[in-house]
Amino acid sequence: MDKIIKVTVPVRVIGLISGTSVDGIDAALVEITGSDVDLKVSLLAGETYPYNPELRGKILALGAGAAIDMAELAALDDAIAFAFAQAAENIQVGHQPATLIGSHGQTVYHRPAVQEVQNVLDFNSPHALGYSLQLGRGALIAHLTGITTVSNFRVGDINIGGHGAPLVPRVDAFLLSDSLHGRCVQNIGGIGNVTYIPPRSDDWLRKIRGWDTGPGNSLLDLAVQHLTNGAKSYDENGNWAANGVPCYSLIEEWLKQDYFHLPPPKSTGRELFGVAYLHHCLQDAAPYQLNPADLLATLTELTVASIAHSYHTFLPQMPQQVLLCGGGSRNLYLKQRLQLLLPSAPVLTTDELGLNGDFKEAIAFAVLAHWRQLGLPGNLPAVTGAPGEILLGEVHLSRTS
Ligand SMILES: Nc1ncnc2c1ncn2[C@@H]1O[C@H](COP(=O)(O)OP(=O)(O)OP(=O)(O)O)[C@@H](O)[C@H]1O
Ligand SMILES: CC(=O)N[C@H]1[C@@H]2OC[C@@H](O2)[C@@H](O)[C@@H]1O[C@H](C)C(=O)O
Repeated sequence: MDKIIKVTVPVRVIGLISGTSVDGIDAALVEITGSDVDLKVSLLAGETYPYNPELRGKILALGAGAAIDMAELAALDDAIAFAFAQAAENIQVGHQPATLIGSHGQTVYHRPAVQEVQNVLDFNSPHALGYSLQLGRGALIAHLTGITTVSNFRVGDINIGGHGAPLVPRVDAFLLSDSLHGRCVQNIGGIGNVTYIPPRSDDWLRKIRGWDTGPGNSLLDLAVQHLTNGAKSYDENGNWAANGVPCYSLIEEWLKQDYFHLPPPKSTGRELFGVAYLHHCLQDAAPYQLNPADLLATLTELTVASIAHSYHTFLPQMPQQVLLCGGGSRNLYLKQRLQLLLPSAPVLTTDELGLNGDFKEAIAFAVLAHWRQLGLPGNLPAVTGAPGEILLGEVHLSRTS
């Protein structure tokens, strides 16, 4: 890093995100000191505020391709911003107020960048620039809370040719690097994504890698909903899958999917690993007559096998530790299976190193907002595929600023 900015006065920032599982808004109230190599974050409060079922239903339907008109889109954007603003208000109760909000919003559509640059405008050919849409506009959050809000973090990186995802790796690097151990920080949300952090040395920042590994819990959650007719939304602790046996012929077949062989930089979403994908999996599985537990064990194995395969294929060297975070880190069966596939690296959680894995993404967007205000970049070009570092986020001043 050429640019070192010393921040000695602690700043109080709120980070907000709802991820691809669309389960609710993760809010983190943090106190930040330092900027990058001296960055320190303490979590004062963390809470998940579930969406009301009607709003969640609309978001999931939109993500799955439902048609809505522009007025409905605008109303949905504002309803999400309203829920995010309420989360920001609630998380501050009993604490000194925050001076800044970093809000990721709710991803409803993500189209990864295509590597070959097309200079000709042709609506039938692949688009060079990616496209990523997060709802919950920052302007309304700033207006409702009276707090300056940074939002729309992905677009800056996308505009210069990057994927705009994943963005957490740069924050992971400054919060979880180690002088001795090479680490993989593996998020298992709806989608899985990894940050590889080599041992800290002179040019460690340039050696960091990261990408979306593929499905995290998305297919598992959809399968549980399918198998229980909607009565359950996920396999708690992986207990159901733990009673099954993975079908390796299916795993082998499914791992042939192009995404798993695409070299990084790469990003994905529920557009690929969503309802239609699960239906293909169910069709493929039909001849094997798997019982529900076997099906869940097989889908769990797809998640862990795709993670392990991507480490073996794309990392410059295998990590000495794997640090899990996100809801999937609570799936004990999944964790056990991943450990079996990565025998040389203990599979731990970020919590075991003092960083709350449930709120790490929310914390990251608080840090990214802080960097935006300091004029520091938020992306890592080797991770997003952008040609350079860039400031991330649009700043919305509050009515009182
Ligand atoms: N106790 C548990 N046992 C098993 N799985 C769990 C448990 N708790 C949470 N999960 C899984 O974690 C998911 C939510 O994870 P998380 O909140 O990290 O996802 P997200 O942030 O929405 O996704 P992404 O990181 O892709 O944006 C749930 O849908 C469920 O599948
Ligand atoms: C477009 C989008 O919302 N992507 C998410 C998603 O959820 C996990 C993975 O896919 C990651 O790429 C990203 O989120 C985290 C917060 C990130 O940008 O690092």
